[in-house]
Amino acid sequence: MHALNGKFLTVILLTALLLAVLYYYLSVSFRVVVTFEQEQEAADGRSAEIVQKNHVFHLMAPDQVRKLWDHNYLLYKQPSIVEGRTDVVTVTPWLAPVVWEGTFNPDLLDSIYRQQNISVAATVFAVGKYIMFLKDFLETAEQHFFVGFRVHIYVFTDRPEEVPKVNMAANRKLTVLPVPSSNRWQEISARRMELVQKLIKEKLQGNTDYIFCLDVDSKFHGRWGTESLGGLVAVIHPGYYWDPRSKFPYERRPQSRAYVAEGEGDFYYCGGAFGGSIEEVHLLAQTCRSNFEADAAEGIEAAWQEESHLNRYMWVNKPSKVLSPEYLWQDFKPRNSEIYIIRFSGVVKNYADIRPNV
Ligand SMILES: CC(=O)N[C@H]1[C@@H](OP(=O)(O)OP(=O)(O)OC[C@H]2O[C@@H](n3ccc(=O)[nH]c3=O)[C@H](O)[C@@H]2O)O[C@H](CO)[C@H](O)[C@@H]1O
Ligand SMILES: [Mn+2]
Repeated sequence: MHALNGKFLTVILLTALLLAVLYYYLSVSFRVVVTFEQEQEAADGRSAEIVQKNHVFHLMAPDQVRKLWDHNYLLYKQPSIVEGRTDVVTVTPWLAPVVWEGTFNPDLLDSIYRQQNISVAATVFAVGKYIMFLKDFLETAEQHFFVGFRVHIYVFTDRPEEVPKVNMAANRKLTVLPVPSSNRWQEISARRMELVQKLIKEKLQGNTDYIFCLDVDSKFHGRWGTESLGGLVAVIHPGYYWDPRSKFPYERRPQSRAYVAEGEGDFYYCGGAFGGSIEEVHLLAQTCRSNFEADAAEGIEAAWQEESHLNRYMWVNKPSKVLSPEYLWQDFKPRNSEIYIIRFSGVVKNYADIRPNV
Protein backbone atom coordinates (compact mmCIF):
# COMPACT_ATOMS: atom_id res chain seq x y z
CA MET A 1 0.00 0.00 0.00
CA HIS A 2 2.82 2.32 1.02
CA ALA A 3 4.87 1.40 -2.05
CA LEU A 4 1.92 2.13 -4.32
CA ASN A 5 1.43 5.56 -2.70
CA GLY A 6 5.11 6.29 -3.15
CA LYS A 7 4.96 5.41 -6.86
CA PHE A 8 1.84 7.53 -7.31
CA LEU A 9 3.54 10.47 -5.63
CA THR A 10 6.62 10.11 -7.87
CA VAL A 11 4.45 10.11 -11.00
CA ILE A 12 2.65 13.27 -9.82
CA LEU A 13 5.90 15.02 -9.00
CA LEU A 14 7.49 14.10 -12.34
CA THR A 15 4.40 15.31 -14.23
CA ALA A 16 4.49 18.61 -12.33
CA LEU A 17 8.17 19.00 -13.13
CA LEU A 18 7.54 18.29 -16.81
CA LEU A 19 4.73 20.84 -16.92
CA ALA A 20 6.94 23.45 -15.23
CA VAL A 21 9.74 22.90 -17.75
CA LEU A 22 7.25 23.06 -20.64
CA TYR A 23 5.73 26.28 -19.27
CA TYR A 24 9.21 27.83 -18.93
CA TYR A 25 10.18 27.02 -22.52
CA LEU A 26 6.90 28.22 -23.96
CA SER A 27 7.06 31.49 -22.08
CA VAL A 28 10.67 32.09 -23.15
CA SER A 29 9.95 31.51 -26.83
CA PHE A 30 6.78 33.59 -26.58
CA ARG A 31 8.81 36.46 -25.15
CA VAL A 32 11.28 36.23 -28.04
CA VAL A 33 8.47 36.43 -30.56
CA VAL A 34 6.96 39.40 -28.79
CA THR A 35 10.19 41.39 -28.70
CA PHE A 36 10.80 40.83 -32.40
CA GLU A 37 7.34 41.84 -33.55
CA GLN A 38 5.40 44.97 -32.94
CA GLU A 39 1.93 45.96 -33.98
CA GLN A 40 1.97 48.95 -36.24
CA GLU A 41 -0.84 50.92 -37.74
CA ALA A 42 -0.53 51.46 -41.48
CA ALA A 43 0.17 55.04 -42.58
CA ASP A 44 -3.34 55.47 -43.95
CA GLY A 45 -4.72 54.26 -40.60
CA ARG A 46 -6.56 51.36 -42.23
CA SER A 47 -5.37 48.21 -40.62
CA ALA A 48 -2.98 47.14 -37.96
CA GLU A 49 -0.42 44.65 -39.20
CA ILE A 50 2.43 42.77 -37.62
CA VAL A 51 5.74 44.33 -38.66
CA GLN A 52 9.07 42.65 -38.12
CA LYS A 53 11.27 45.06 -36.20
CA ASN A 54 14.38 42.96 -36.55
CA HIS A 55 16.05 43.19 -39.95
CA VAL A 56 19.10 41.07 -39.34
CA PHE A 57 17.68 37.84 -40.70
CA HIS A 58 15.85 38.99 -43.79
CA LEU A 59 15.29 42.09 -45.89
CA MET A 60 11.94 43.84 -45.97
CA ALA A 61 10.22 44.91 -49.18
CA PRO A 62 9.94 48.66 -49.78
CA ASP A 63 6.98 50.28 -48.04
CA GLN A 64 3.89 48.57 -49.50
CA VAL A 65 1.56 51.35 -48.36
CA ARG A 66 3.23 53.86 -50.71
CA LYS A 67 1.90 52.21 -53.85
CA LEU A 68 -1.58 53.52 -53.03
CA TRP A 69 -0.58 57.11 -53.71
CA ASP A 70 2.98 57.28 -55.08
CA HIS A 71 3.29 57.06 -58.86
CA ASN A 72 7.03 56.50 -58.53
CA TYR A 73 6.42 53.36 -56.51
CA LEU A 74 9.13 50.92 -57.44
CA LEU A 75 8.07 48.21 -59.84
CA TYR A 76 11.08 46.18 -60.85
CA LYS A 77 11.99 43.58 -63.44
CA GLN A 78 10.94 40.06 -62.64
CA PRO A 79 13.84 38.11 -61.13
CA SER A 80 14.85 34.82 -62.70
CA ILE A 81 16.72 31.78 -61.46
CA VAL A 82 17.40 30.44 -64.94
CA GLU A 83 18.67 33.54 -66.66
CA GLY A 84 21.51 35.77 -65.53
CA ARG A 85 25.28 35.93 -65.58
CA THR A 86 26.91 32.70 -66.60
CA ASP A 87 30.49 33.92 -67.11
CA VAL A 88 31.22 34.22 -63.40
CA VAL A 89 30.47 32.37 -60.17
CA THR A 90 27.98 34.29 -58.05
CA VAL A 91 27.94 32.22 -54.88
CA THR A 92 30.67 30.70 -52.70
CA PRO A 93 30.66 27.02 -51.64
CA TRP A 94 29.31 28.20 -48.24
CA LEU A 95 26.50 30.01 -50.05
CA ALA A 96 27.60 33.61 -49.58
CA PRO A 97 26.73 35.83 -52.56
CA VAL A 98 29.59 37.07 -54.74
CA VAL A 99 28.60 40.55 -55.91
CA TRP A 100 29.07 41.26 -59.63
CA GLU A 101 27.43 43.83 -61.86
CA GLY A 102 24.25 42.29 -63.23
CA THR A 103 23.50 40.16 -60.16
CA PHE A 104 21.56 42.74 -58.15
CA ASN A 105 18.97 45.46 -58.54
CA PRO A 106 20.42 48.69 -57.09
CA ASP A 107 17.05 50.49 -56.90
CA LEU A 108 15.41 47.64 -55.05
CA LEU A 109 18.30 47.34 -52.59
CA ASP A 110 18.41 51.09 -52.01
CA SER A 111 14.69 51.25 -51.30
CA ILE A 112 14.99 48.36 -48.84
CA TYR A 113 17.88 49.96 -46.95
CA ARG A 114 16.49 53.50 -47.16
CA GLN A 115 13.57 52.60 -44.93
CA GLN A 116 16.05 51.26 -42.37
CA ASN A 117 17.80 54.67 -42.35
CA ILE A 118 21.16 52.93 -42.13
CA SER A 119 24.41 54.73 -41.33
CA VAL A 120 27.70 53.74 -42.93
CA ALA A 121 31.19 54.61 -41.70
CA ALA A 122 34.36 54.45 -43.77
CA THR A 123 37.91 54.62 -42.49
CA VAL A 124 40.85 55.82 -44.53
CA PHE A 125 44.47 56.39 -43.49
CA ALA A 126 46.57 59.16 -44.99
CA VAL A 127 49.87 59.12 -43.15
CA GLY A 128 52.95 60.97 -44.43
CA LYS A 129 53.01 61.54 -48.18
CA TYR A 130 49.88 59.43 -48.69
CA ILE A 131 47.94 62.60 -47.83
CA MET A 132 48.32 63.46 -51.54
CA PHE A 133 45.75 60.76 -52.42
CA LEU A 134 43.08 62.00 -50.03
CA LYS A 135 41.48 64.68 -52.21
CA ASP A 136 40.63 62.35 -55.10
CA PHE A 137 39.54 59.65 -52.70
CA LEU A 138 37.09 61.97 -50.90
CA GLU A 139 35.79 63.68 -54.03
CA THR A 140 35.07 60.42 -55.84
CA ALA A 141 33.53 58.89 -52.66
CA GLU A 142 31.10 61.79 -52.73
CA GLN A 143 30.07 60.79 -56.27
CA HIS A 144 29.87 57.01 -55.88
CA PHE A 145 30.03 55.70 -52.30
CA PHE A 146 26.58 55.19 -50.72
CA VAL A 147 25.13 58.25 -52.42
CA GLY A 148 21.93 59.35 -50.66
CA PHE A 149 22.71 57.49 -47.43
CA ARG A 150 24.11 58.66 -44.11
CA VAL A 151 27.89 58.37 -44.46
CA HIS A 152 30.61 59.29 -41.98
CA ILE A 153 34.20 59.18 -43.22
CA TYR A 154 36.98 58.97 -40.63
CA VAL A 155 40.36 60.17 -41.87
CA PHE A 156 43.37 59.11 -39.81
CA THR A 157 46.38 61.29 -40.49
CA ASP A 158 49.53 62.82 -39.01
CA ARG A 159 48.97 65.94 -41.19
CA PRO A 160 45.51 67.23 -40.15
CA GLU A 161 46.25 70.71 -41.51
CA GLU A 162 46.72 69.23 -45.02
CA VAL A 163 43.33 67.52 -45.18
CA PRO A 164 41.62 69.02 -48.26
CA LYS A 165 38.30 70.83 -48.04
CA VAL A 166 35.80 68.79 -49.99
CA ASN A 167 32.14 69.71 -50.45
CA MET A 168 29.95 67.05 -48.94
CA ALA A 169 26.20 66.46 -49.14
CA ALA A 170 24.13 67.29 -46.05
CA ASN A 171 23.85 63.73 -44.79
CA ARG A 172 27.61 63.09 -45.07
CA LYS A 173 30.29 63.93 -42.51
CA LEU A 174 34.05 63.85 -42.24
CA THR A 175 36.05 63.54 -39.04
CA VAL A 176 39.82 63.91 -38.91
CA LEU A 177 41.62 61.87 -36.26
CA PRO A 178 45.31 62.36 -35.49
CA VAL A 179 47.74 59.43 -35.62
CA PRO A 180 51.47 59.40 -35.05
CA SER A 181 53.70 59.16 -38.12
CA SER A 182 56.00 56.22 -38.57
CA ASN A 183 59.13 55.56 -40.55
CA ARG A 184 57.98 52.07 -41.62
CA TRP A 185 55.08 51.75 -44.10
CA GLN A 186 54.49 48.20 -42.90
CA GLU A 187 53.69 49.56 -39.44
CA ILE A 188 51.36 52.28 -40.77
CA SER A 189 49.45 49.73 -42.81
CA ALA A 190 49.27 47.14 -40.02
CA ARG A 191 48.35 49.54 -37.20
CA ARG A 192 45.12 50.28 -39.02
CA MET A 193 43.52 47.24 -37.35
CA GLU A 194 44.28 48.59 -33.88
CA LEU A 195 42.91 52.04 -34.70
CA VAL A 196 39.81 50.67 -36.41
CA GLN A 197 39.12 48.50 -33.36
CA LYS A 198 39.46 51.51 -31.04
CA LEU A 199 37.32 53.72 -33.27
CA ILE A 200 34.47 51.20 -33.26
CA LYS A 201 34.67 50.66 -29.51
CA GLU A 202 34.94 54.32 -28.57
CA LYS A 203 32.86 56.12 -31.18
CA LEU A 204 30.73 53.88 -33.40
CA GLN A 205 29.10 51.24 -31.23
CA GLY A 206 25.41 51.98 -30.86
CA ASN A 207 25.20 54.71 -33.53
CA THR A 208 26.59 53.19 -36.74
CA ASP A 209 25.37 50.11 -38.62
CA TYR A 210 28.09 49.28 -41.13
CA ILE A 211 31.74 50.12 -41.74
CA PHE A 212 34.20 49.80 -44.62
CA CYS A 213 37.98 50.15 -44.23
CA LEU A 214 39.61 51.39 -47.41
CA ASP A 215 43.05 52.18 -48.85
CA VAL A 216 43.55 55.89 -49.58
CA ASP A 217 45.64 55.43 -52.73
CA SER A 218 42.50 54.67 -54.72
CA LYS A 219 39.54 56.30 -56.42
CA PHE A 220 35.89 55.44 -56.93
CA HIS A 221 34.80 55.15 -60.57
CA GLY A 222 31.38 53.53 -60.19
CA ARG A 223 28.63 52.80 -57.74
CA TRP A 224 29.61 51.25 -54.40
CA GLY A 225 26.39 51.01 -52.43
CA THR A 226 23.89 48.91 -50.51
CA GLU A 227 24.62 45.78 -52.56
CA SER A 228 27.89 45.57 -50.61
CA LEU A 229 26.26 45.39 -47.17
CA GLY A 230 26.57 42.27 -45.08
CA GLY A 231 27.74 40.91 -41.73
CA LEU A 232 31.33 40.16 -42.73
CA VAL A 233 32.35 41.48 -46.15
CA ALA A 234 35.57 40.64 -48.01
CA VAL A 235 36.82 41.81 -51.41
CA ILE A 236 38.56 39.46 -53.84
CA HIS A 237 42.05 40.73 -54.71
CA PRO A 238 42.24 41.61 -58.42
CA GLY A 239 45.66 40.05 -58.85
CA TYR A 240 45.04 36.38 -58.03
CA TYR A 241 41.50 35.34 -58.84
CA TRP A 242 42.47 33.35 -61.92
CA ASP A 243 45.25 31.54 -60.01
CA PRO A 244 45.34 28.25 -58.13
CA ARG A 245 45.49 28.71 -54.36
CA SER A 246 49.07 27.44 -54.28
CA LYS A 247 50.05 30.78 -55.85
CA PHE A 248 48.24 32.97 -53.31
CA PRO A 249 50.73 35.06 -51.29
CA TYR A 250 49.40 33.82 -47.93
CA GLU A 251 51.76 33.73 -44.96
CA ARG A 252 53.39 30.29 -45.26
CA ARG A 253 55.45 30.05 -42.04
CA PRO A 254 53.61 27.94 -39.42
CA GLN A 255 55.15 30.07 -36.65
CA SER A 256 52.99 33.02 -37.72
CA ARG A 257 49.41 33.37 -36.53
CA ALA A 258 48.52 34.36 -40.11
CA TYR A 259 49.63 30.93 -41.40
CA VAL A 260 47.59 29.30 -44.13
CA ALA A 261 48.77 25.80 -45.04
CA GLU A 262 49.20 24.41 -48.56
CA GLY A 263 45.85 23.14 -49.82
CA GLU A 264 43.94 25.55 -47.58
CA GLY A 265 42.36 28.95 -48.23
CA ASP A 266 39.33 29.89 -50.31
CA PHE A 267 40.21 33.10 -52.14
CA TYR A 268 42.92 35.72 -51.82
CA TYR A 269 41.22 38.76 -50.31
CA CYS A 270 42.68 42.25 -50.35
CA GLY A 271 43.70 44.27 -47.34
CA GLY A 272 42.75 47.49 -49.12
CA ALA A 273 39.00 47.04 -48.67
CA PHE A 274 36.89 45.04 -46.23
CA GLY A 275 33.91 45.73 -44.02
CA GLY A 276 30.60 44.60 -42.62
CA SER A 277 28.54 45.23 -39.53
CA ILE A 278 30.12 47.20 -36.70
CA GLU A 279 30.15 44.10 -34.48
CA GLU A 280 31.75 41.80 -37.05
CA VAL A 281 34.43 44.28 -38.07
CA HIS A 282 35.23 44.96 -34.43
CA LEU A 283 35.85 41.27 -33.88
CA LEU A 284 37.93 41.04 -37.04
CA ALA A 285 40.07 44.07 -36.18
CA GLN A 286 40.56 42.89 -32.61
CA THR A 287 41.60 39.40 -33.71
CA CYS A 288 43.95 40.57 -36.48
CA ARG A 289 45.49 43.16 -34.18
CA SER A 290 46.19 40.76 -31.33
CA ASN A 291 47.56 38.10 -33.70
CA PHE A 292 49.75 40.69 -35.39
CA GLU A 293 51.07 41.90 -32.03
CA ALA A 294 51.67 38.39 -30.70
CA ASP A 295 53.64 37.62 -33.88
CA ALA A 296 55.62 40.86 -33.48
CA ALA A 297 56.52 39.91 -29.88
CA GLU A 298 58.10 36.78 -31.36
CA GLY A 299 59.89 38.73 -34.08
CA ILE A 300 57.62 37.68 -36.96
CA GLU A 301 55.94 40.00 -39.47
CA ALA A 302 53.52 38.25 -41.84
CA ALA A 303 54.30 38.40 -45.56
CA TRP A 304 51.66 41.07 -46.29
CA GLN A 305 51.16 42.44 -42.79
CA GLU A 306 47.50 42.86 -41.84
CA GLU A 307 46.40 41.59 -45.28
CA SER A 308 47.87 38.17 -44.33
CA HIS A 309 46.07 38.21 -40.98
CA LEU A 310 42.85 39.24 -42.72
CA ASN A 311 43.19 36.30 -45.10
CA ARG A 312 43.71 33.88 -42.23
CA TYR A 313 40.67 35.38 -40.46
CA MET A 314 38.45 35.04 -43.55
CA TRP A 315 39.54 31.41 -43.99
CA VAL A 316 38.44 30.58 -40.44
CA ASN A 317 35.43 32.95 -40.40
CA LYS A 318 33.80 32.70 -43.82
CA PRO A 319 32.61 36.09 -45.07
CA SER A 320 28.84 36.39 -45.43
CA LYS A 321 29.24 38.48 -48.58
CA VAL A 322 32.10 38.50 -51.07
CA LEU A 323 32.67 41.46 -53.36
CA SER A 324 34.11 40.75 -56.82
CA PRO A 325 37.30 42.52 -57.98
CA GLU A 326 35.02 45.28 -59.38
CA TYR A 327 35.31 46.60 -55.82
CA LEU A 328 39.10 46.90 -55.85
CA TRP A 329 40.83 46.93 -59.17
CA GLN A 330 44.28 48.35 -59.93
CA ASP A 331 44.73 51.10 -62.50
CA PHE A 332 47.80 49.46 -64.01
CA LYS A 333 45.82 46.30 -64.85
CA PRO A 334 43.87 46.21 -68.11
CA ARG A 335 40.19 45.49 -67.43
CA ASN A 336 39.34 41.79 -67.82
CA SER A 337 36.22 40.93 -69.85
CA GLU A 338 34.28 39.62 -66.82
CA ILE A 339 34.69 43.02 -65.16
CA TYR A 340 31.74 45.01 -66.58
CA ILE A 341 32.42 47.96 -64.31
CA ILE A 342 35.33 49.12 -62.17
CA ARG A 343 33.91 50.64 -58.98
CA PHE A 344 37.05 51.33 -56.98
CA SER A 345 40.65 51.11 -58.14
CA GLY A 346 44.15 51.65 -56.80
CA VAL A 347 46.07 54.44 -58.55
CA VAL A 348 49.49 53.88 -60.06
CA LYS A 349 52.13 55.09 -57.64
CA ASN A 350 55.85 55.19 -57.33
CA TYR A 351 56.56 53.46 -54.03
CA ALA A 352 60.05 54.97 -53.73
CA ASP A 353 58.56 58.49 -53.87
CA ILE A 354 55.84 58.13 -51.29
CA ARG A 355 56.74 55.48 -48.72
CA PRO A 356 58.96 56.39 -45.78
CA ASN A 357 60.98 53.20 -46.37
CA VAL A 358 61.15 50.87 -49.34
C1 LIG B 1 44.97 47.11 -52.77
C2 LIG B 1 45.38 46.39 -51.56
O1 LIG B 1 44.78 45.42 -51.16
N1 LIG B 1 46.43 46.92 -50.90
C3 LIG B 1 47.09 46.26 -49.79
C4 LIG B 1 48.51 45.93 -50.18
O2 LIG B 1 49.41 46.92 -50.68
P1 LIG B 1 49.46 48.45 -51.15
O3 LIG B 1 50.62 48.59 -52.01
O4 LIG B 1 48.18 48.90 -51.71
O5 LIG B 1 49.72 49.21 -49.74
P2 LIG B 1 49.74 50.78 -49.52
O6 LIG B 1 51.08 51.31 -49.80
O7 LIG B 1 48.61 51.40 -50.24
O8 LIG B 1 49.48 50.86 -47.94
C5 LIG B 1 48.20 50.57 -47.40
C6 LIG B 1 47.52 51.84 -46.85
O9 LIG B 1 48.19 52.27 -45.66
C7 LIG B 1 48.18 53.68 -45.59
N2 LIG B 1 49.57 54.20 -45.65
C8 LIG B 1 50.60 53.39 -46.00
C9 LIG B 1 51.91 53.88 -46.00
C10 LIG B 1 52.15 55.23 -45.67
O10 LIG B 1 53.28 55.73 -45.67
N3 LIG B 1 51.09 56.02 -45.33
C11 LIG B 1 49.81 55.53 -45.32
O11 LIG B 1 48.86 56.27 -45.02
C12 LIG B 1 47.35 54.18 -46.79
O12 LIG B 1 46.00 54.29 -46.40
C13 LIG B 1 47.54 53.06 -47.77
O13 LIG B 1 46.52 53.06 -48.75
O14 LIG B 1 49.18 45.32 -49.07
C14 LIG B 1 49.25 46.09 -47.91
C15 LIG B 1 50.00 45.26 -46.91
O15 LIG B 1 50.47 46.02 -45.86
C16 LIG B 1 47.86 46.47 -47.43
O16 LIG B 1 47.16 45.32 -46.99
C17 LIG B 1 47.10 47.15 -48.54
O17 LIG B 1 45.80 47.44 -48.11
MN1 LIG C 1 47.08 50.71 -51.53
